[in-house]
Amino acid sequence: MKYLKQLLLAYFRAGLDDNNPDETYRRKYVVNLFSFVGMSITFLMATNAAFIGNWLLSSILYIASAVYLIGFYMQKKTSNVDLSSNIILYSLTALMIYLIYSGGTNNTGPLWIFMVAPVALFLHGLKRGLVDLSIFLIIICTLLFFPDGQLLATSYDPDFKTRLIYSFLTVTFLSSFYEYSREKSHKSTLEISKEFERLANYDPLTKLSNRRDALSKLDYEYHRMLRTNQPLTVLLCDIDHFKAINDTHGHDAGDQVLIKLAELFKTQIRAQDTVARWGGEEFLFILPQTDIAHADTFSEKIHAAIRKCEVPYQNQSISCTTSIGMCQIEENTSINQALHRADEALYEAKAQGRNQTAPKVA
Ligand SMILES: Nc1nc2c(ncn2[C@@H]2O[C@H](COP(=O)(O)OP(=O)(O)OP(=O)(O)O)[C@@H](O)[C@H]2O)c(=O)[nH]1
Repeated sequence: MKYLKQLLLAYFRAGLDDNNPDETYRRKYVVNLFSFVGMSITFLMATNAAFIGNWLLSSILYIASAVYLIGFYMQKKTSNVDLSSNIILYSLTALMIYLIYSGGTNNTGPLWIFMVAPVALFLHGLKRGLVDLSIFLIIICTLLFFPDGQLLATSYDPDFKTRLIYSFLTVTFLSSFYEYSREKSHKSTLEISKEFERLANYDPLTKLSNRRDALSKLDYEYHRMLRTNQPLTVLLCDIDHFKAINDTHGHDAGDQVLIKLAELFKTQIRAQDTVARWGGEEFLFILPQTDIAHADTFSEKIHAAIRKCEVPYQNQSISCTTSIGMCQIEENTSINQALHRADEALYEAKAQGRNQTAPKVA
């Protein structure tokens, strides 16, 4: 029993990546589930048809059962969920069309068509699923209602045919409603999780990356530097006498200065660089493919831009300067050591009179 349970679990979870439970993950799960259900049911029906001597039906059902297994294996081996879902859905629709045409065992074949609605919608989503179902409906209505049943190998009571279509439409409507609600709630869950991610990684005042996001970007660049041997430099930039700006003009004015500088910094960096709010009135620049000499040139560009920058606040104009500490990260320097050295260099720049960068690069 335990072995059977493990076998079933392994079947349903084949090809699934637990670290990425997205929409593809769900579709793969549905492919595994439907291939298992389809394969088992058609296998039982095929064996039943063989017992009563309906060899044609039995062979078709055994083939259908094998096709569901192939659909499952394609998903497991190639991870191509589109191909597997097409194999499963279209072989199921073809089988249902045959069951309507032939009547299956004792004319009960059409009763299986209700499966098509949830399978089409779960595998192909609302829009494409409804297109598939409309085509299926047109085909079966043509078969069922063609004058004198000329397209059928069996005959059905007229009431049975109309009720079959009505009940199929009802199941389609209910399954569509379910799929619509599921897609809607999936979309809003995605939006909420994106918003949480944004809030967790961005500073609300300056809209820059926060310390947490900066650290993860720095970690990424650090490993890229180790792999490519390209230089990587970090800069810690602190607004000079920021407390005086707050004390003289008020906290809101201080906030405006931070916002304006963040905007200015964003215009000065290259696409691959990062500027983040490291804390309070401190910013961190991460400059990949940049050695300390080029970082020094960059810092001079920042000093010059800030000197020119005036922050308008209540008919006044606030200007400021910054001090910058740099550190080029070497192979044997850890991220923490590099940040500590940049912090020490910043302290040095402050001690030497502010509005400058340390260490001095000749
Ligand atoms: N308006 C505003 N002020 C902030 C914010 N975060 C930190 N501060 C202020 O930044 C000031 C930092 O002051 P200090 O650490 O003394 O540094 P400083 O006045 O810039 O002096 P030096 O760094 O030595 O040039 C403090 O008054 C903090 O309250 C913020 O988000 N908004």
